[in-house]
Amino acid sequence: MAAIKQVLTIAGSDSGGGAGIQADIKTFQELGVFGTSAITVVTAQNTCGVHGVYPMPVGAVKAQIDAIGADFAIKAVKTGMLFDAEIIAETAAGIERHGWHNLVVDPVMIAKGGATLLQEEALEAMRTLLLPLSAVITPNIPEAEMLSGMEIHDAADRKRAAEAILAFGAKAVVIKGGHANNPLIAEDYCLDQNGESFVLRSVRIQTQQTHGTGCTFSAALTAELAKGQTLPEALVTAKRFIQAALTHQLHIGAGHGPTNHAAFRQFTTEGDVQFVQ
Ligand SMILES: Nc1ncnc2c1ncn2[C@@H]1O[C@H](COP(=O)(O)OP(=O)(O)O)[C@@H](O)[C@H]1O
Ligand SMILES: Cc1ncc(COP(=O)(O)O)c(N)n1
Repeated sequence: MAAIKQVLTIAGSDSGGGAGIQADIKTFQELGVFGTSAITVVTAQNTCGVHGVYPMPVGAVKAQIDAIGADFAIKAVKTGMLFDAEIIAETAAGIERHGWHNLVVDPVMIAKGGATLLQEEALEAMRTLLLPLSAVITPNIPEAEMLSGMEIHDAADRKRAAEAILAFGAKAVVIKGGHANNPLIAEDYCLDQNGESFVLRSVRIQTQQTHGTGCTFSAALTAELAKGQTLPEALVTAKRFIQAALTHQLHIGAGHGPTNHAAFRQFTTEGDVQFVQ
């Protein structure tokens, strides 16, 4: 029997279980890949907000990455909350040292409640150290604005920002549309180094339960790349996964509740996502 595909997430722990490492591992499990983790930061967090941020010593980040590298056949890696320039540098060095491909960078910067998840001076480290290694980077609109240094108001701005982000060396960029102000549609835009672009479109779900949408989406993308899917195929599955997770809500906590990671397995998602060239 062929071995189960193994993947790694290098990210922060969310005690509330809806985002970060916890969302990644649940998503990996749902999509049939074996998840491993290197924890960069421990957050004390629930659906109402971030109560504390406790970065790991960089030596602990390196030790986790090397323990995984010494024993597992990692087919894809994702990064989430990396918090500071030192952790970014250690993460990038580890990925290079182990020769890992299929790197999905989710450039986590600010929590839904407004807490800072990436220090401002770390932005340059992300641009110069991590983006050149990435197969795809998945910023939301505010993150794409920070990385590109441009404001995004319409589709033309979005394309220009994507081009600016690709110039840092990422092979492809997906600008996610969760923060756009279209009340009916949630649309993600993908542009790659060859100039190929497409949009993934779904109905916008009217809900407060959006904690961890970005983490879950990028974890699903990582799982599908590990299974050998092409980037467009993997993105369609990731978008269908998050659409199901947002549609079939769990109603947990008093604030921005977590999405339902099990929904993709339980409910049909056929026709939920349009691929628009
Ligand atoms: N209300 C919503 N309805 C449908 N899809 C959504 C909604 N909010 C976010 N998404 C989708 O969830 C994924 C994560 O997007 P986004 O919320 O922009 O990221 P982040 O969590 O990093 O801020 C994207 O695929 C986006 O289209
Ligand atoms: C540890 C950790 N990592 C990431 C996020 C971002 O969450 P979201 O996906 O909702 O932007 C978070 N709130 N906590």
